[in-house]
Amino acid sequence: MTVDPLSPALPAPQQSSPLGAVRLSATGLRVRYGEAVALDGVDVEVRDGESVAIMGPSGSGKSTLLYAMAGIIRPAEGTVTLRTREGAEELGSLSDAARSAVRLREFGFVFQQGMLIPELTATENVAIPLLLIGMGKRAAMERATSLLEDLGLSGLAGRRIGQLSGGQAQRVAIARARATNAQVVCADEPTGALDSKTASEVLDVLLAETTAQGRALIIVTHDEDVARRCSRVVRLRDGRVVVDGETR
Ligand SMILES: Nc1ncnc2c1ncn2[C@@H]1O[C@H](COP(=O)(O)OP(=O)(O)OP(=O)(O)O)[C@@H](O)[C@H]1O
Repeated sequence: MTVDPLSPALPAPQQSSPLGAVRLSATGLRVRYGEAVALDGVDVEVRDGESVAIMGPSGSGKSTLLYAMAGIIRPAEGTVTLRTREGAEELGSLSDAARSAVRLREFGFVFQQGMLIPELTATENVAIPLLLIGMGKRAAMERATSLLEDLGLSGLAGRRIGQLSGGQAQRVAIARARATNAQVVCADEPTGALDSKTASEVLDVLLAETTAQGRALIIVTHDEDVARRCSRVVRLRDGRVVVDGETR
């Protein structure tokens, strides 16, 4: 049987909360870099349709938490459990290859500077994750073109990344993060390099492309305006959660 790489996630299990079902759950996370303790027993849960801002002073462990929840960093202790199309996966128990495969299908990423490939066009950048999950080139380019259209970028699809403004490049990064229908989008300071008006517009697009469609968004930010527009804020200090609360 051929598995459609873009088949929708299974319906969420029944649960009584008005929020979506738990998509990602981190429990007792400890991460060390040598002697330095970056995360010191962190529990965080993220539900479908939720936007969770991770805040805290520089060095408090925000990026480390994001990367541990996305399976990029393997914690020394604790578990990260993701509900996938195939059932619950504990990311730490997977081989590196299996973890990469899960990451590719289940997570989208938006970084501060986009992390796009400057030599490639906008369409080619968006097509990359699709090619990596095995889609044919023609279908990948067609889907990338349609995603860029959805984000109002059709006129720029053939431009190389270096020919785009910062806000346009971040929209391309959002289209790329959406390409595989990933149910969790992880963003590390996605508006950090933008002026406030462009930042607000990029955040509009990011929320519209994720939580408005039932996906989960985890966003590391120093910007209180960004955090206010998320549904929940987790504040870290010295690798520990000091606040975890809804914003409205
Ligand atoms: N690769 C690494 N090697 C050694 N120490 C690291 C490494 N990455 C992070 N750290 C340390 O781990 C701690 C948490 O870092 P992290 O980048 O997660 O914090 P942050 O809150 O995202 O910081 P910032 O807001 O400055 O980006 C810091 O003390 C940092 O110096």
